[in-house]
Amino acid sequence: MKKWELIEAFLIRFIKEEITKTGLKKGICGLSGGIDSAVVAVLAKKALGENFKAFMLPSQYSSKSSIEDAKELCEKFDIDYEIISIAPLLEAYPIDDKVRFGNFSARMRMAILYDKSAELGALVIGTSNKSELMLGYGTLFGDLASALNPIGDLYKTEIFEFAEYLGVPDSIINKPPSADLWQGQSDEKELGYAYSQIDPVLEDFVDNRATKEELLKKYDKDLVEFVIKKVYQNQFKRKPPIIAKLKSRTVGHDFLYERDIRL
Ligand SMILES: Nc1ncnc2c1ncn2[C@@H]1O[C@H](COP(=O)(O)OP(=O)(O)OC[C@H]2O[C@@H]([n+]3cccc(C(=O)O)c3)[C@H](O)[C@@H]2O)[C@@H](O)[C@H]1O
Ligand SMILES: Nc1ncnc2c1ncn2[C@@H]1O[C@H](COP(=O)(O)OP(=O)(O)OP(=O)(O)O)[C@@H](O)[C@H]1O
Ligand SMILES: [Mg+2]
Repeated sequence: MKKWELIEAFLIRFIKEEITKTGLKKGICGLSGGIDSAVVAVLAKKALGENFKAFMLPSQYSSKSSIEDAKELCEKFDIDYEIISIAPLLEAYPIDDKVRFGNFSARMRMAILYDKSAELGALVIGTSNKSELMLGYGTLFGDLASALNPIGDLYKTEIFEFAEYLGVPDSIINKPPSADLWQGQSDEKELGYAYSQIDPVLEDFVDNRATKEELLKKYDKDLVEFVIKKVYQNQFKRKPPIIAKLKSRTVGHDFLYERDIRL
């Protein structure tokens, strides 16, 4: 079997098994018209069939193509979807700082997804890739929240290859990655580097356990320092909250049962 065929089969099984072992059958995710959620939606549809539903949650600042591209994907893969605007929620709590506003928007979307998960008896499927998780490029309790995440071990540059293999439409593959939280935002503009520059450093640092000295021999100094700083600075986004230890078996310290243990 070729690489992407194998990964596709593994991730379809992952989604199906992780949802059904909880006793549920359904999954949902936010569909933005971007490539990460497109890949997740295609995999989830293949895993869950009619039991998967996508939610398009535009704000007044979402780019025009976001809904059109998301709809094109749903039509191509026969994915059930619903559109709910978050504009009234954002108007009810005005924020003048764009990063805070963006994070608030991401949390409003996740509030809706968790409510929909309760209404439908579904789990929220995450869409953060490994580049975003390692850099902390996502909103805590916003887009970073989920019950399961099939693409969290794939770097952004791999997501592009995978999307092509899966047949995600070119309109989605060819647009620059963007959180789409304010007009003109793009991941690579905000981060200051392209994923094609960041991912090899991350892979060497995280997967190949290269030291800083080893990285400096291969890559630009500013890039290496940027990546290492982001990884360490954002570790909190990859961990549950720290609980003050008062007893012998404290959640997160000693009480570490796997989530799928059933009585
Ligand atoms: N050391 C620490 N330990 C525990 N918690 C810590 C902490 N430092 C800050 N915090 C908390 O975390 C908060 C900051 O984190 P957070 O609210 O996530 O916000 P922050 O990390 O400041 O910003 C999120 C970044 O991700 C980008 N983003 C967001 C959403 C989606 C996407 C996308 O690509 O789609 C990208 C966004 O444009 C922005 O650059 C602080 O306000 C504080 O409450
Ligand atoms: N307008 C939206 N409607 C529904 N969900 C959204 C919307 N905007 C963002 N999201 C959710 O937030 C996630 C994080 O956004 P992010 O931009 O990282 O991913 P993406 O849009 O799928 O891909 P890309 O990074 O290439 O733009 C999305 O994958 C999606 O689940
Ligand atoms: Mg996006």
